[in-house]
Amino acid sequence: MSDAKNEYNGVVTKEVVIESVVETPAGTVESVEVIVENETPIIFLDHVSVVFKTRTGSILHPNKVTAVNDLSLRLMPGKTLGIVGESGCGKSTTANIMCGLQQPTTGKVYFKGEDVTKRTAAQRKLIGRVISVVFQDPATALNARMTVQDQLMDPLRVHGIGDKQSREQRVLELIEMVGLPRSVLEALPGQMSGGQRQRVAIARALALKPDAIIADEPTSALDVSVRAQILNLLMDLKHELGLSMVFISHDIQTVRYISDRIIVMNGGRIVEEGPAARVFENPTDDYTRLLLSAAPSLLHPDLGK
Ligand SMILES: Nc1ncnc2c1ncn2[C@@H]1O[C@H](COP(=O)(O)OP(=O)(O)OP(=O)(O)O)[C@@H](O)[C@H]1O
Repeated sequence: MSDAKNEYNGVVTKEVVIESVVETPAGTVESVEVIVENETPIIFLDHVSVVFKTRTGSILHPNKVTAVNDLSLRLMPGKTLGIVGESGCGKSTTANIMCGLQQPTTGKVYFKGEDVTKRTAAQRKLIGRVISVVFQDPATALNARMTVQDQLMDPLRVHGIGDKQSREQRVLELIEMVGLPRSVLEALPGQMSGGQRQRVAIARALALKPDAIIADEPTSALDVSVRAQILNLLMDLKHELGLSMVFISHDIQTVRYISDRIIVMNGGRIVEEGPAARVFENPTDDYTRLLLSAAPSLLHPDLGK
C-alpha cells in the first residue's frame, strides 16, 4: 500500500494502490483500490469541525456540541462513499457541509479543487452545479401541490436551461431514467407510492446533471421491498451517468452493498475508513465491529443474490 499525500486542495498527485486480502470464515476477500494520479476529488473536506452552541453541552464543554470533529474525507469521481454511524454521530452535519448548507467552524471545504469554505454567492453556485441531494423522506422533499411534470421542470426553468420544448424533452428523459411511466407526469405526490415518490425525487436531483449525489438515508422511509429497488436504481444511475455518490445510512449492511469505500463515524469523528469489502469483512475498530454485530440488516433478504 502506498500513501496519498494530503496535498493542497485535495488533489491526489500520485497513484495510490491499496490491495488487501482478507481472511474470513467464508474464504478470502480481495480488495483493490486505485486512485489515479492527479485526480481531483469532487468533494474534499480538509480537517473540518463543526461546533454548535447549545443550552446544555457536556461538563467539560458547557454550552457547545462538537457535531463533527477534525474530519477529512475525499469523494473521488465515479465512486460511492458510504458514511455510516448511529444517530447523533454527525452524519447529517457532514452531509450539510457537503451540500453547502453548513459552514464548518474550522477546516476547509473544496469542490473540484476550488475552495468553497466561505460559501460566497459564486461558491454556492459551484456547489449547486456539482451536487444534488436526495433526502430520506420524498414526501417532504417534493411539493405536494405540484404535478411531477412541474416538479421536474422547475429546476430547469429556475436555472434558465433550454427553452420550453427542450425542458419537456429533458423531463421525459429523467422519467425514463428513473424507471417511471410517462403517465405519472400529471400525478401529484400524494397520488403515488413512497417508492415512486423517491424515484421522482431522484429524477429531480438529476435534472441539472450534477457530478455527485448526496443521498441521506434515502431508503429509510420506504418499505423493505422497495428499498432494494431504489438502491439498485441508484447503483444503475451511478454506472450509467458516471456519477459520484455519498450514501449516508445508519445501516452498515446497506452502506456496504452500495459503497466502494466506507467511513464509519462515532462521536463526530471518523473511527474507520477503507474499501467497503475490507471494512465489512475485517473491521479494525471496535465500534465498527459493534455496528456489524448489533443491527440486523434493513435490506431485503433477496438483495444482492
Ligand atoms: N443545529 C444544531 N444545534 C445544536 N446541536 C446540533 C445541531 N445539529 C446537530 N446537533 C448535534 O450534533 C450532533 C450530531 O448531529 P447529526 O444530526 O449530525 O448526527 P446524525 O448522525 O446525522 O444523527 P441522526 O441520524 O439522528 O440525524 C448531535 O449531538 C446533535 O444533537
